[in-house]
Amino acid sequence: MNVIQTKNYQDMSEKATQFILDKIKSKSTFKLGLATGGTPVTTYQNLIQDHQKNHTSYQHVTTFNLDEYIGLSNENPNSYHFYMNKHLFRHIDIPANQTFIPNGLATDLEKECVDYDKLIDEHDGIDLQILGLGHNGHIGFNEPGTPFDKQTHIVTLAESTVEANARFFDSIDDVPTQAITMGIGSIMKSKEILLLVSGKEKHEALHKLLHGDVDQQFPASILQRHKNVTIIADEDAIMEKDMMQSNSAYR
Ligand SMILES: O=P(O)(O)OC[C@H]1O[C@](O)(CO)[C@@H](O)[C@@H]1O
Repeated sequence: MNVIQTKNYQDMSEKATQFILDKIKSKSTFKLGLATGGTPVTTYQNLIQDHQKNHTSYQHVTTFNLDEYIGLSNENPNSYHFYMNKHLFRHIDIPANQTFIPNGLATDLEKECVDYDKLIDEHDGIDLQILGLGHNGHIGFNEPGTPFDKQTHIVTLAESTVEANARFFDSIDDVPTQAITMGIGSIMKSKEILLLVSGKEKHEALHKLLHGDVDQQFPASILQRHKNVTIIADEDAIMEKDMMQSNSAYR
């Protein structure tokens, strides 16, 4: 894993923006996997600014989001459909029919999961998957204990995840308890992965990911087995001892 350390969240977001732009510009068609949550918000803002200033086009880009809550409509401000429109899609020139997010309101949710994986396969897979890191090591909404070979599936969120995400809702009781998420098996099929990590509250999780065993109880640990992972993390997220122990490139 290539680890890039940055001074702070802003710097992490700038490095991530440049990383994503370089990749997008390197191919005539590009499949980008997107994450939600707090971590990538400034990266998305930077992409918008770049689009406005440098006119970087997204006409050749197709996106696949990692996950969506079950039971929230696209117009609900806490749905990931709403999040993506607000934070990225409506500000860039990506065609609406090239942005895909699991439908948490599908009448047949099991079929929705199967169809989502099929759709990704039909597009010949994801070129670059952006990920955030949950406190308990979740990636997407794959909670501890999720089998590593799982494809897109329905999950019941861990209490700690509901608590962590309650900050986006009026009350913790409003946080849905279920979601559709790309599985770890689906995520691992991505040709390249970019993991963004920021903040002291993530440093234990990042330390475990960098130095712990590959263990289903810590979903992100599977990234150790992927051939092409870059982690961009700020100083708060990387412990001093991680910097000493790791052979990775710190910039
Ligand atoms: O970026 P945050 O808000 O810390 O969240 C980390 C991860 O947790 C999730 O929000 C799911 O709980 C993911 O979407 C995200 O990648």
